[in-house]
Amino acid sequence: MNNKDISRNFLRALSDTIPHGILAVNKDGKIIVLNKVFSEILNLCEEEVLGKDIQEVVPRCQIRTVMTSGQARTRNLYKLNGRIFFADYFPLKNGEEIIGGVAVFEDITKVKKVETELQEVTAYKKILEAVLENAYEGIVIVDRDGKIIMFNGAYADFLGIKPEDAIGRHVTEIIENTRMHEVIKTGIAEIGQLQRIGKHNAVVQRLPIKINDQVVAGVGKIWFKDLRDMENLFKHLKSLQDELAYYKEELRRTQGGRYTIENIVGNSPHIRKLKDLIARAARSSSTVLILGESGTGKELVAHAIHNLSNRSHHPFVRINCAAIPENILESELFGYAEGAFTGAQRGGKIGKFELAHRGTIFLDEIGDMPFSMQAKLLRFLQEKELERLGENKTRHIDARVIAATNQDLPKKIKKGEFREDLYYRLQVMTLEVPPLRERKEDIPFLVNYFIEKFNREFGRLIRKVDSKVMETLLSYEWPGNVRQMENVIERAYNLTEGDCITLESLPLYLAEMSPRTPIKEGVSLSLLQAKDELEKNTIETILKEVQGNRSKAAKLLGITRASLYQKLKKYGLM
Ligand SMILES: Nc1ncnc2c1ncn2[C@@H]1O[C@H](COP(=O)(O)OP(=O)(O)OP(=O)(O)O)[C@@H](O)[C@H]1O
Repeated sequence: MNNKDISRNFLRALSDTIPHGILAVNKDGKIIVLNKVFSEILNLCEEEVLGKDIQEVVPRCQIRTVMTSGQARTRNLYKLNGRIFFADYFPLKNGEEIIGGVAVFEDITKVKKVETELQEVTAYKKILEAVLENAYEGIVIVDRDGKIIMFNGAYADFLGIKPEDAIGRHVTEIIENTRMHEVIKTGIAEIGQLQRIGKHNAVVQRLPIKINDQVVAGVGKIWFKDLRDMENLFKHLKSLQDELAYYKEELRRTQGGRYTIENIVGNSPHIRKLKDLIARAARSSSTVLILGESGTGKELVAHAIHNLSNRSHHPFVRINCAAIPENILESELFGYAEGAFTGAQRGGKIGKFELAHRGTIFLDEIGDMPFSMQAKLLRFLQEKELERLGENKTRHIDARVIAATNQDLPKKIKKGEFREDLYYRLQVMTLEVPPLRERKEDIPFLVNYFIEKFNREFGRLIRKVDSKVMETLLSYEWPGNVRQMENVIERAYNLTEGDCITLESLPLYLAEMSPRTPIKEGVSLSLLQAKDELEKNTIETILKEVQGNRSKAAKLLGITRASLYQKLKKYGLM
């Protein structure tokens, strides 16, 4: 090996120890030396590259430029095969003569990646800070040592400090009664907690932030600066819910059918008397007060009076004084003028009394009418006049008032909850709807009526109820009256597979009540049979009562003489 070869090998061995890519060219730009790192950068072996033109092997390389200018160029960015390099170019000189050039490539791909990530993180941090700053709630972020790393303006305002005074301090030094430092230790979130801060009972949330199951930070947030704010919000929500429930119920009612006197089922002396009073009430326009336990059929009676009266072609408007939220009751009843209050609809709103003009207004659950409204109602009853809220104009309204309650009004008067003058004004005519337990003879008729109704509604055909079922229904006391019974029948109806309702389909509280004396052990009584049996008994009782006077009996039974004759014939009572 000659001296020249020795020095070339030495040079190559030396350049291989350097972690950067090194490549040299002669004055013609042909590659004469490259180290291992450069071959690896080019992904070519030494033999494939040596003697080749530099531009061919490393395009966009600036060696030729520095060889022409004689000036080195460093820190140029060079991208190759998805990697990024700092490229330094130097001219090689022998005295003043340029005899070649050198390129040194340093791989900075990883550094670049870190730099890009850093830029992204900085951008995210700025976004996060902007979000925190614009948040309405007070927010604090602490690191795993409990030191505050972020603190927004809302929190700072609440505490009366500057955000920069809080940053870097331990959270316990800045926020009274905080537990953020505990949450970081326990890793357990604390949601909706009360925290005394100054004069306020704040409602707060404390969350640990975890990465790979390790707590790295904690976020504290003030939900409500004071418990009262939360209570007010809940109150507002509750009143909105009440309003919604009220309108839903109203919608259901307006879509419901119109009841007439024919829809009042039953033939007991009580019901006959009631129907008689309904007919009388329908002839006048006097105020009517309907009394009776819940579910006895008071609303049905109010409908019947209206539909039998000469107002039947005008509206029947129902208002449930107990269900309607107190804050909208007055405007619902009397209406309001445009701009009467914030949120009032344009053009104002017509009230229920006006809606019922020439028709009937039914004030259900009158016992629950707020005391403040009772005076206004009294004035309407006396003068039949009203003014919309926020308006001076007096309007004359011809609406007949029917009120109903299941409450003991005299007792409420004594307690100072109901106006005595209103009570007397209401009970021009009083109708009492008896509870079901006092007219059990109506039960088979009602059972039959409801089953037929469900047959029509559900398109099925149930014909009978087991005799034990009927007996159970007859012996129960029905605290919820007809509504409760209707619900029981509907439930049983839906549970029944065949055409006969049996004891198993009754609710447990009824089914477990063992009938004292079964009508006929184990025998099913068809609905028609049950009805016939009862009809026959009723006719016999009435005939006895009127000593056989068939005209009187027909009148009492509420049927024509002709139909009484038909029935007498049918039951062999002629
Ligand atoms: N004699 C009846 N004949 C047929 N259905 C009846 C009879 N009485 C009540 N109902 C039915 O029972 C249910 C309850 O009646 P209604 O709503 O009129 O009672 P209410 O006394 O006004 O109740 P509340 O006091 O709870 O307002 C309704 O479905 C009604 O159709």
